[in-house]
Amino acid sequence: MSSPQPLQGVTEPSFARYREIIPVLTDSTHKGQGGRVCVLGGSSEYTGAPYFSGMSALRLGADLCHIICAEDASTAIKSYSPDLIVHPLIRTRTIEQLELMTADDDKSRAATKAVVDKIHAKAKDELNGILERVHVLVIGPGLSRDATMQRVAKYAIQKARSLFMPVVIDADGLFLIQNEPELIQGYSRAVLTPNLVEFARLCKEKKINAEEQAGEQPAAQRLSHAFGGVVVVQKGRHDIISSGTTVHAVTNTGGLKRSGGQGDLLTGMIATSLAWIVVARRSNQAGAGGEDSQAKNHVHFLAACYGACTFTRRCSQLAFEKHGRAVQSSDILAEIGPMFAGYVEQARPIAPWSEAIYG
Ligand SMILES: NC(=O)C1=CN([C@@H]2O[C@H](COP(=O)(O)OP(=O)(O)OC[C@H]3O[C@@H](n4cnc5c(N)ncnc54)[C@H](O)[C@@H]3O)[C@@H](O)[C@H]2O)[C@@H](O)CC1
Ligand SMILES: Nc1ncnc2c1ncn2[C@@H]1O[C@H](COP(=O)(O)OP(=O)(O)OP(=O)(O)O)[C@@H](O)[C@H]1O
Ligand SMILES: [Mg+2]
Repeated sequence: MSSPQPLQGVTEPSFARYREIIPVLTDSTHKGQGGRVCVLGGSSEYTGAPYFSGMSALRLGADLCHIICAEDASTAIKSYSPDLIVHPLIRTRTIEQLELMTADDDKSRAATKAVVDKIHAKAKDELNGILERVHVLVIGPGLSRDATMQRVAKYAIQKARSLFMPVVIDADGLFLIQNEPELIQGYSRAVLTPNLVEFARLCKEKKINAEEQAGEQPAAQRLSHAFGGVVVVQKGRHDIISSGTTVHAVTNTGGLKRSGGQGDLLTGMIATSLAWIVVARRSNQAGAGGEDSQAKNHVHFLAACYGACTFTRRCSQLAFEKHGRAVQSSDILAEIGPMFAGYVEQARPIAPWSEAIYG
């Protein structure tokens, strides 16, 4: 393999920071202290993506995971796992059928619009109730570009922002951001996790050259700047994480099979890691010393993304060693528990933590 393109200004992350956010399990912890996560996604086409996201959140250590999805995706997602709490509150099919049945006159259209607005109002109420109970929101796995799904996703981002909740945005959630960047502009608790194609689209929207140029800041850093300091996790051969001021690279070896769903697994692990920060902050025990500064919050946010990227790649490597070409994302999911337990118990970094320096 050829050596990576040198990047300017990439610093070595402190893995000790990730250790600070891992909650200690005791016999007095109660349900929820391990994190409550919500994933908004899952449409008639894509039911696997929200499952992978939600289950990786649970496997890393979250106590509860709510999935908010299209009505016709919910039975499939529920059948994959009884551990997920699935809310079929996005009525895409009902709305589609109503619109198809509407006669082509103003009165009928107005009547249908009134019913559709009622459906949306009810969904909003239910969504508010769920978001007020969780620590982190993931938007996008299997969301699709359906207008109703995108509309609900937009509302959820606005609601999460009003609650100062961390939001992880991936896949079709990034399509929404590409079209309406102001939704997250300047929101430092937003984490964007684009793959190669999604990254290029976001850069295009912000008029950034996605290619790395000698002497320039890494593209992920420029994109983060352009969004006013959101966290960008640019996935690829190496994952590049930036919040505008800092840049980290995750370089540990992954599996060689690029089966669909690995990005979804990453979103769940970022979500749980961020949920731990929220739980710790709320109980005023954040990391070493319980210091509640914005700077420390920021460092922990980056550490959360760094740890989750490293875990995803490590689990992918472990599953690939067992299954080779046949490996699927469900095999990678199964590695999270053993990987994390081994890592915590042995209290040693997964090699090569410190290999994160470019140039
Ligand atoms: N089992 C499932 O239900 C899965 C559903 N998924 C969902 O599928 C929807 C569409 O996601 P996509 O990622 O396909 O959409 P994209 O629009 O990101 O990708 C479009 C095209 O780009 C290609 N591409 C992606 N990454 C690339 C790379 N690194 N290098 C070169 N080409 C690359 C893909 O093969 C695809 O043909 C999303 O809602 C997503 O969440 C995926 O997450 C995969 C798993
Ligand atoms: N060339 C590569 N070498 C090693 N790891 C990679 C490579 N490309 C991606 N990954 C890893 O795979 C994971 C998912 O990244 P990927 O680019 O496949 O996301 P995605 O396309 O959004 O996935 P999904 O199929 O879930 O939508 C990340 O953790 C990333 O580090
Ligand atoms: Mg993806």
